[in-house]
Amino acid sequence: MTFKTLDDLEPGQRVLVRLDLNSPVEDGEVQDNRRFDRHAETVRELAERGDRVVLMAHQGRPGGDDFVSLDQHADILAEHVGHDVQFVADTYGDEAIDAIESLDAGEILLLENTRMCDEELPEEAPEAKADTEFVQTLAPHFDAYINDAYSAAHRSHASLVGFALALPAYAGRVMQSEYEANSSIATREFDGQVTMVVGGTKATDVIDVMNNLGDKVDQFLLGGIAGELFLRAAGNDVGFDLEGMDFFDDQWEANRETIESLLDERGDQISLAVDLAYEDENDERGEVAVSDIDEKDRAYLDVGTETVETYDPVIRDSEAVFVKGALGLFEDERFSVGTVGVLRAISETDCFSVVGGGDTSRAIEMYGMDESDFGHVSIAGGAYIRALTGAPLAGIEVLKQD
Ligand SMILES: Nc1ncnc2c1ncn2[C@@H]1O[C@H](COP(=O)(O)OP(=O)(O)O)[C@@H](O)[C@H]1O
Ligand SMILES: O=C(OP(=O)(O)O)[C@H](O)COP(=O)(O)O
Repeated sequence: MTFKTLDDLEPGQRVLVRLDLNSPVEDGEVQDNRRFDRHAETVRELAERGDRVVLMAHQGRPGGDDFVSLDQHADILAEHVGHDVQFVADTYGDEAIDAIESLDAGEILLLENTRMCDEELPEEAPEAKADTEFVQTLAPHFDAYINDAYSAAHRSHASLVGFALALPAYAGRVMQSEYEANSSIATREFDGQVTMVVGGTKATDVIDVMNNLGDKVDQFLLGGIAGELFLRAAGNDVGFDLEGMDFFDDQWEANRETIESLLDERGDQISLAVDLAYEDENDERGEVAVSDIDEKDRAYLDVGTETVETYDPVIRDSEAVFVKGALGLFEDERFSVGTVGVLRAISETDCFSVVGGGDTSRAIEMYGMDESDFGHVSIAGGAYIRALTGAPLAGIEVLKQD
């Protein structure tokens, strides 16, 4: 581990902690999710050892419907921590400073959405962020800065990189565990086969990962939108948008050359679906062999049963399995066969496994699997993708500095 952790920090400090509580917001209501549960462990540890704990986090982006105050986040977090979390509707003004200075040992305070402070965005070099009034005003009130926001660490924003230069900086528990698991494909040598399950809707992201990881991954098992694009490149009449869809055509144009060269150069490492599932005229799941598709006239919403049967032994023979993206529209049970099939196979073997992506990891609880049967279930999306390819994350690079 190349950064300092909470083990290196004496208890009883005034700590400024960056979390990532960015959550789905439905009709103005912040939805509870894994991020609260995970960060609660770091927050509880700090409070229990007698630190004065001040938390920063962001929610949404300015202008978006989910760009809301963090008052609800404080209540949700408090439930997970099992301890009161105070909230102040200010980022670094007098109200915030008063609240910070009034904290007793073991108390927890959440500041307002960092993105409500003009200097938080845009992305700039850490030195420029450290020079902002936001950082310069808050930093003197603390002994240490702790970054636990692994899933936002790819952003060079003030609360993620600026404070690390202004204060002694440490990684929180979430930062530590996410970093270790998500970087392992780039940093670790596995004795046996390394497999990556690739699916979901963000085909451009996952194709980029495949392009970068060809030497590290032995087998890619494809599904979802990326899977259909690869089937198209392999000469099948699928992988384009029907009326009312916008999954395929833009991503095809953007990735066509990469897909073709991947198939050309690494075809034997890439497994494609042999059958696909769709909604039939009775609203039931229908399946068709890819070789029988002459013309795409319906949406394909999952890989077929035979495909799962060919992917299953590959997973069971693997030393490590990384998942990025679902193999189908698993939120609809009829189209959950591919995603649940591969996740269940992973959970039943003792391979090292990492499941990433906010949407895909939801399938674990939705279909009654136990999170403890997976090596690591990441709470990161964009940061996970970057870590898989070995790309540095701005918020982690600054923690590595002395
Ligand atoms: N064939 C498909 N058609 C429509 N949606 C799909 C299909 N395959 C996968 N999905 C969707 O992909 C989503 C996950 O993809 P994505 O957002 O890229 O991954 P994550 O958020 O897990 O990183 C799931 O919500 C699933 O419904
Ligand atoms: O939720 C987040 O990213 P993710 O959707 O890639 O997991 C992070 O909080 C970063 O948010 P941003 O993409 O608005 O900078």
